[in-house]
Amino acid sequence: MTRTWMRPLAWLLVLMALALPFLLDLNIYYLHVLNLTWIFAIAALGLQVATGITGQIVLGQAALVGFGAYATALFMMWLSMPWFVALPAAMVLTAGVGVLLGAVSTRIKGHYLAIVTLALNEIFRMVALNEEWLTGGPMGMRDIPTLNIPALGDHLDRQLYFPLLGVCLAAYALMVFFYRTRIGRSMRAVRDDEIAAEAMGVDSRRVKTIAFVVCSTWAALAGGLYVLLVGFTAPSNFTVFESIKMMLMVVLGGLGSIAGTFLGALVITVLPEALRGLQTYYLAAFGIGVVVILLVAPRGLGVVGDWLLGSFLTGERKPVDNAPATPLNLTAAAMAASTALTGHPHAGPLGETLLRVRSVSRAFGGVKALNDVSFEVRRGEILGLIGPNGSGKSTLINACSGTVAVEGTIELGGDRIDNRPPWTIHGHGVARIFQNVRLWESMTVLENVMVAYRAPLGQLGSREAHSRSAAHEALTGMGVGHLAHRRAGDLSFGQSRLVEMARAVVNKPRLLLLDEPAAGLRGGLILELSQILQHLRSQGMSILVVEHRIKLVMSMCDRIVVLNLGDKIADGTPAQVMDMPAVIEAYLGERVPEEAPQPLRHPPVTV
Ligand SMILES: Nc1ncnc2c1ncn2[C@@H]1O[C@H](COP(=O)(O)OP(=O)(O)OP(=O)(O)O)[C@@H](O)[C@H]1O
Repeated sequence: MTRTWMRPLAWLLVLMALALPFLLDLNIYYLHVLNLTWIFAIAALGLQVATGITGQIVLGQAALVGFGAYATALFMMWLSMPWFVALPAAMVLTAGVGVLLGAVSTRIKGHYLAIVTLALNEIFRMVALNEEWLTGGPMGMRDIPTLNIPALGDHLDRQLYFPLLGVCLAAYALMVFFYRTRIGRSMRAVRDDEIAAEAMGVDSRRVKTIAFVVCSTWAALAGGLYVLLVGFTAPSNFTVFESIKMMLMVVLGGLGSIAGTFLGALVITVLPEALRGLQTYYLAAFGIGVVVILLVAPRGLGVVGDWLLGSFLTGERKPVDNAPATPLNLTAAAMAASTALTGHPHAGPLGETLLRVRSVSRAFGGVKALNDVSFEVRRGEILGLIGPNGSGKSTLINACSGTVAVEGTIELGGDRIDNRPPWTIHGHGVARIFQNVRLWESMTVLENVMVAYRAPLGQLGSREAHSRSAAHEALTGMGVGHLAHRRAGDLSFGQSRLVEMARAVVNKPRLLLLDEPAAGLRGGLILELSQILQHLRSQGMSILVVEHRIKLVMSMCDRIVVLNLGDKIADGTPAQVMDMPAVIEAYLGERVPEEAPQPLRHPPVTV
């Protein structure tokens, strides 16, 4: 339990510790090392955004820093630009490299992308070494005007101590702000589970491009500041070894931790200097020191850093609740849904066709997962999709949500949505839950739901407030409002399912796609889940549900479509379908006794 005064006190101590080297008139060499620390902490932060926060491994950050350094120097030397024009111009130019990397990342993923970024180091080195007319070759560029501020001291490193520290802290503060807004949440969602992020409306291509642009812009800022501090730039300053050092800052700081990156940069830059007394063995001692830190704090120094940032990171006053999971009460959820999930924009004639699937086929190699399947989902109905294992149900759900490409056409309210990106389909009003729960586990429950919400255009502050209240409302509607500040990875299976449902309905979709929503839930809970679905239907939402529990399907579905080996073999009311010999033979085995529909326990809401 953190006492309220501890965090402000810790901040005071940190700020004092940062000011101390200057106030104590520390040796110029050490001030230089610290100035380099602030500069590389900025570059490492850019890397943290791409790698730790968005999950795109970048092994060429030093090349981007070098690009920024050379660009700043060239603008100053060749075009006689003052530094305050040259530096932003270099940042814009390097951001262009980030856009290119973003484009590459949509085609090349994971380790392959890491190798591509590793190659950046070599490309940079070859150009810097061989294009002497531009870069000065192996000797680099010298006599670049440095940034002198005589009023702040007699030596350059003393003069620039506070300005560099200030820029560094401002870069970090800006990133904390981004982290807790929509773009930061989307980056984390892409990192945790890209497919789920896309299905919930996150344009992963855009998000990754933004991450690479931030990564390279911050690198260029660091490169430009480096030039202004040392007055020269050479290929040997920006080698692959420097890239690995920056990656080490990120890992030691804790993947995804902003404040941890600062601490990581501090340790990686200062520790070798502090160990220099060990002479030949100082690098070995440094390596052992890093290993010890990671053994003691496997999640990196971010444990300390994130504690320091506290509610700045989440934008929530309330601390993350680490209490153990409580038993699920779906009856309460079903009742709460009747009040909290009102007002769906589903006005329009119930019963008209909403989703039209026409002649849809999909083959995986020689396996025909879907073969010329056609059916419709009407407004305000629950359509059950059943069939034996491997009959193509999930493939169909994936096709309707944009995760799988198909032949044929899929229309929603008259608009073609087949083979469109998942985020575009989400924008048309389609949301889904997955066969296996796919929450973004490192994020809080509230953040999970906020990612999926599209706030109306307006000012940033009001959009955030709007998203927050919509997410709270959806969670309350599913009876899990009390879990809002819990980390999603700490929930029980049933709780995760309800949070996933809240995430799916927060944007008030026209069509809800559910892939085995009752899988993993106990008997009583399944009945309550069916109450929630029936309630959503009563609000005019259309639901396409894949389910193996036949009694559940019979009791809550208005119509049923049956697939077998990719073919549609039946389409009709539960009573009609269950009597069909083809369905009994392919799936049921025997005739299923008719189930009386479960009445809603609360009055339906009119739309
Ligand atoms: N990505 C894929 N690559 C290769 N084959 C696939 C892929 N996805 C599905 N299949 C194949 O397509 C067929 C239909 O699979 P699908 O998952 O859609 O069936 P399902 O009816 O949802 O099954 P279950 O009830 O077991 O979830 C299966 O034979 C499956 O092996």
